[in-house]
Amino acid sequence: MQVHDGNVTPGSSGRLTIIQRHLTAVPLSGQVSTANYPTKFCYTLDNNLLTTEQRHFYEENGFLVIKNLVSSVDIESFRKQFEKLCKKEITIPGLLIMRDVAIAKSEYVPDQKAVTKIQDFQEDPVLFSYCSLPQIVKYVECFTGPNVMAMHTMLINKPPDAGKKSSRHPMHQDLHYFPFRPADRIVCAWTAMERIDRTNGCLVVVPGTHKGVLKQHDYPEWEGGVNKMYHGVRDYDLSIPRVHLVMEKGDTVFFHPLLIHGSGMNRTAGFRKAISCHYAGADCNYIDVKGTSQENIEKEVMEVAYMRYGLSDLTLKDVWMIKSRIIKGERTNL
Ligand SMILES: CC(C)CC(=O)SCCNC(=O)CCNC(=O)[C@H](O)C(C)(C)COP(=O)(O)OP(=O)(O)OC[C@H]1O[C@@H](n2cnc3c(N)ncnc32)[C@H](O)[C@@H]1OP(=O)(O)O
Ligand SMILES: Nc1ncnc2c1ncn2[C@@H]1O[C@H](COP(=O)(O)OP(=O)(O)OP(=O)(O)O)[C@@H](O)[C@H]1O
Ligand SMILES: O=C(O)CCC(=O)C(=O)O
Ligand SMILES: [Fe+2]
Ligand SMILES: [Mg+2]
Repeated sequence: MQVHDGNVTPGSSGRLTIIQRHLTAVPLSGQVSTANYPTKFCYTLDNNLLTTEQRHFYEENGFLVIKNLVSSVDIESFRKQFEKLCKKEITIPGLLIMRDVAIAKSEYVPDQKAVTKIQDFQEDPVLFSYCSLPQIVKYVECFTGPNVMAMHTMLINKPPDAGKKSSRHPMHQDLHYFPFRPADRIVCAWTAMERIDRTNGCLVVVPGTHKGVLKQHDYPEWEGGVNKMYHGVRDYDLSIPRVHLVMEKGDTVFFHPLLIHGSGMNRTAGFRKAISCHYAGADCNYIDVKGTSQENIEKEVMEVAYMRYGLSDLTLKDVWMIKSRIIKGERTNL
């Protein structure tokens, strides 16, 4: 079975065996590790969409790839809108345009060549339509439940590496950035806007790490510089096997916020594009990150928020409440 493809098809008897084990809830010791066949689902909710195999795959691995989920027509509209935003033909309130650290201090070029990522496009009707695509939201509900909030939006435009490897994204857990819980009701949808493989810096994941805890994150000690807020897991263990997710245009990966992941450098001359949204169940709760490993990112986010909004009495919760949007159901807590 291909670990990088969520659409796994076990042998003809595989499905029956899994269902039987699930129903009888009897651990079959000595044959197959029961860890492969949990009798209780923790990371997915009961739903009519995911196959039993897909549920087991996500439960075990912390991610699920669905092929060809977003149409080329939609992707081209996101690409055109992105270009307009980079050229400043349109401005959108709240939108953050970020340049790569390697060119951030060079002369400003009003073009996509200078942009590594845009964030917080919740006020852009074209890009935000990605977050409401019914075929995406239908999968999202399997993880968040019926009250769906879009918490964080990004279009990542990984630039050709300028020779300093700064186009890499260090290995991290997205939960480091999020002051809300429970983690199991949060999911990221990340769609490849073109073919993405190791040459242009695909997503790299460490399967199963969603079962662990949130780790301490810091800036990695990279000689060529690191992008602002690109924290990585401290003392990341390079010996744990990683899986490279090679994806075609429109393929979408759903992944858990504790899954350790990153992305490699872009060795091509093109700008590698992906669009993503982090969703959470609206019934999640904000937490206070004071005294936790997340204090360092809170400090940075609040410094940037002060620059952006000019308000000194904002809290981290306020920042998240301002940019999040209800997608479906009722906005309860978040
Ligand atoms: C799950 C998810 C949340 C994971 C993630 O998304 S991780 C990444 C999160 N990233 C962010 O939230 C975005 C952080 N970026 C920003 O807030 C902005 O792009 C800023 C870094 C503040 C730059 O804002 P901008 O309006 O472009 O302002 P300026 O061009 O005047 O630059 C201000 C100072 O920042 C520096 N800068 C700009 N871009 C970068 C960069 N990519 N990496 C490191 N430093 C950078 C720039 O050199 C300038 O510094 P000084 O010249 O003042 O020393
Ligand atoms: N020496 C390292 N220490 C910590 N993290 C690393 C190291 N090398 C790579 N990584 C991380 O692993 C991910 C992939 O990085 P990298 O650029 O090496 O690409 P790759 O996918 O490993 O491709 P290849 O090894 O084929 O060049 C990125 O998140 C990167 O930050
Ligand atoms: O390189 C990518 O597209 C992934 C970025 C990522 O993991 C993030 O911004 O949290
Ligand atoms: Fe991430
Ligand atoms: Mg490598």
